[in-house]
Amino acid sequence: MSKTTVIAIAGASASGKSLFASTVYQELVAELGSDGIAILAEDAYYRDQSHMTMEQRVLTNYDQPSAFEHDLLKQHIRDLRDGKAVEMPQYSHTTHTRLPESIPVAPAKVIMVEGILLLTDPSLREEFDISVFMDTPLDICLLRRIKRDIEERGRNLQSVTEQYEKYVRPAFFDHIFPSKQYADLVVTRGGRNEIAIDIIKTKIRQLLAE
Ligand SMILES: Nc1ncnc2c1ncn2[C@@H]1O[C@H](COP(=O)(O)OP(=O)(O)O)[C@@H](O)[C@H]1O
Ligand SMILES: Nc1ccn([C@@H]2O[C@H](COP(=O)(O)O)[C@@H](O)[C@H]2O)c(=O)n1
Repeated sequence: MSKTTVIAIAGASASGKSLFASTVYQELVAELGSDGIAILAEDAYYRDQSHMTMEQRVLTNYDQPSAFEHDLLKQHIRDLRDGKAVEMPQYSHTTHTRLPESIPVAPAKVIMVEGILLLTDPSLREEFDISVFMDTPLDICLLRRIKRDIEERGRNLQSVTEQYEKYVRPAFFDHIFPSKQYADLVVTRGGRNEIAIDIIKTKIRQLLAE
């Protein structure tokens, strides 16, 4: 295969996108080699909020397209396709800011991109060769989000539920769920669906053998 294949993994917050992408990555990286497979996270392209007070940051809507620098993400996908390494930003969900250190990502034959709003943006959709939608029930996503946000993102139950009611749930119905129509593959049961993981791995191997 001469061209790069770009695979989008979209779906609700805490639907299992990162787990799915990292599982496919871990299970293929040894076989495909260092130039074989890479991951970009849409979350890394959240706009920096360091110019705002913490109170303003906490009140920001992070579930709308304007919260992301999609132009930069698109440019990075194009650079990787053109064989150029990129510096993926690092983002902290605890401080709501970009960290000083970026992460170098080398060009690879397969680039997986995971994030909530990837399939909602027509210009980003043009970049994807294969699109996957994680179709995990919203109540399961909420339970996983509460646990993850408290354990890993510096939140408490009140902040998670307020943000969820005000921004996260409406965005699912306004933006994320409607974007499911653009998926080639819909994955149920989250990031541990082994059959779905095997299907994507098989497709990747097939593309690389072409
Ligand atoms: N099928 C699953 N069974 C149990 N826990 C899961 C499953 N899928 C994801 N999780 C857990 O749920 C949380 C959110 O998953 P994650 O992959 O980070 O979601 P996303 O990237 O969609 O926000 C993580 O703690 C993850 O380990
Ligand atoms: N400063 C921020 C930035 C984003 N979020 C939430 O993250 C969710 C997307 O990330 P997932 O890993 O869950 O897909 C999104 O729903 C935002 O609400 C945040 O809380 N704070």
